[in-house]
Amino acid sequence: MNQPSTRLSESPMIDLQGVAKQFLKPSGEVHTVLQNINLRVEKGEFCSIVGPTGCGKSTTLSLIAGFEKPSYGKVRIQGETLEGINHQAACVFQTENAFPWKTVIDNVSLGLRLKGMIKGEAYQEARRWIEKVGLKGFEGHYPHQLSGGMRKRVALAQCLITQPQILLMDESFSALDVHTRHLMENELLKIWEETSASVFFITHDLEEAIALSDRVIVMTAGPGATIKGDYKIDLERPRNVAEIRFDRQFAQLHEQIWNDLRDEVMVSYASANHA
Ligand SMILES: Nc1ncnc2c1ncn2[C@@H]1O[C@H](COP(=O)(O)OP(=O)(O)OP(=O)(O)O)[C@@H](O)[C@H]1O
Repeated sequence: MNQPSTRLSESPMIDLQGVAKQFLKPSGEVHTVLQNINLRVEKGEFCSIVGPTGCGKSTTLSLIAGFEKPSYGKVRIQGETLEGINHQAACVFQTENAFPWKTVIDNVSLGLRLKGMIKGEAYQEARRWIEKVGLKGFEGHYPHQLSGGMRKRVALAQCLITQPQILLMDESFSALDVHTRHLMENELLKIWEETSASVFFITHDLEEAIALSDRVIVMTAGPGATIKGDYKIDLERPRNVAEIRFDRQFAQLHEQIWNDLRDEVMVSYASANHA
């Protein structure tokens, strides 16, 4: 395994220690999805995770979010064992986050309203975030009146307005066309650089993972998936995600990580075809 020289603090933002996750099949048989996952994500670190389809990336995210409990091991958030939902985290999924019957400003301000903030103040803060994600002028629009990229911007503003310490993103941009995707990736980096949030980003796209991240984690094929490689991405920041792909160091990193990932994709493909 490649061991990056990440800065180690006393209490990382996310710390998975010897984590395994098992589900019971309808037959009563135990299905081990994840085993022996040891993963630290530091405060302010952008960490992506790649691996063959079905290996357990979303399950790992669910464990960090507190949607699922580990069968073995511990999930610690800033040194505290996670019990229940992780209130430090916000999630952006591939599917829509916004309520279709609410306007942009009502969707974006919702998190603050649920925390008890009065409407006027929540709206003021929402306007600031709507502008930050490039949607000024669209406050009164409904989600169906926006493009897919604009709805992603709403989703980001909805999450970031609550100033989460952890941003969990599951293939958040995969449904977008390539140009909108690059725009959104650059926006995300710009906003992330202004915050100290740790990002845990799931993607199938290794180029996207390298372009965005400080670290790329490669998972093995399941069942019983674990971490195979942990790569430090020390490309300069700020980055332009569309242009950094032409960097020589980018190509070297891509080759190195792909060598690791390809074998797992082949294992997963072979087992799917023999199932
Ligand atoms: N609640 C659940 N009950 C039973 N099995 C589950 C549950 N959640 C996930 N699994 C199983 O865990 C395995 C990993 O699924 P998961 O969605 O985490 O993988 P993934 O790597 O995110 O997949 P993909 O790349 O296709 O999105 C799959 O075999 C899935 O069927």
